[in-house]
Amino acid sequence: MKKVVATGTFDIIHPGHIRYLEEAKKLGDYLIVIVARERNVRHKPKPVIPEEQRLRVVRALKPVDEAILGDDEDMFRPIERIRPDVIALGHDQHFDEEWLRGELRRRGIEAEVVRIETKEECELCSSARIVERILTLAPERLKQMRRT
Ligand SMILES: Cc1cc2nc3c(=O)[nH]c(=O)nc-3n(C[C@H](O)[C@H](O)[C@H](O)COP(=O)(O)O)c2cc1C
Ligand SMILES: Nc1ncnc2c1ncn2[C@@H]1O[C@H](COP(=O)(O)OP(=O)(O)OP(=O)(O)O)[C@@H](O)[C@H]1O
Repeated sequence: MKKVVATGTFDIIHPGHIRYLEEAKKLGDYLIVIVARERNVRHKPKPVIPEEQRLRVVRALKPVDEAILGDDEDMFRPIERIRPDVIALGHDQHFDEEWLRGELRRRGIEAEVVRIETKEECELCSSARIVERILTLAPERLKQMRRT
């Protein structure tokens, strides 16, 4: 059985996430998703949704066979336990593939690193853009809610 690992924050789920996970699943037979811990999301604003809730939603998505919360401190700890055949990086994930391959080699993990170049193009195919949209609509929505 070929095990594939996919990773991400998955704050507010959108079709871009679904596309990434579908493409990742095609690389093997069993898809395990590592959901980023809140304290490790430092490269962008903190997620809106708590980590346990993000995990629960990701776990329910069709391409996903298993989902776990990542390690709090060492991103290689879950990988050492899972021993995946493939690690699928999303089109915009900030990890350098050569660095990642080197770190895996150093730890004796023989996973192939594959960059999924496919990008789902839609207006709200980004958690950050969904948050921006909500904030833009918020003043009008609040007025409406107070009227009803
Ligand atoms: C191979 C690999 C393993 C990872 N393991 C963890 C982990 O154990 N804990 C964690 O908080 N984040 C982990 N991450 C990072 C996140 O899941 C996520 O990919 C990263 O924060 C980039 O987030 P974004 O794609 O949502 O912007 C891992 C990433 C990779 C590529
Ligand atoms: N539109 C998209 N098309 C394909 N893959 C995507 C798309 N959006 C996100 N992904 C992939 O989904 C995984 C998780 O992404 P992440 O949780 O950072 O979502 P995001 O919507 O890009 O977040 P944000 O907009 O807040 O940066 C990453 O591997 C990322 O490359």
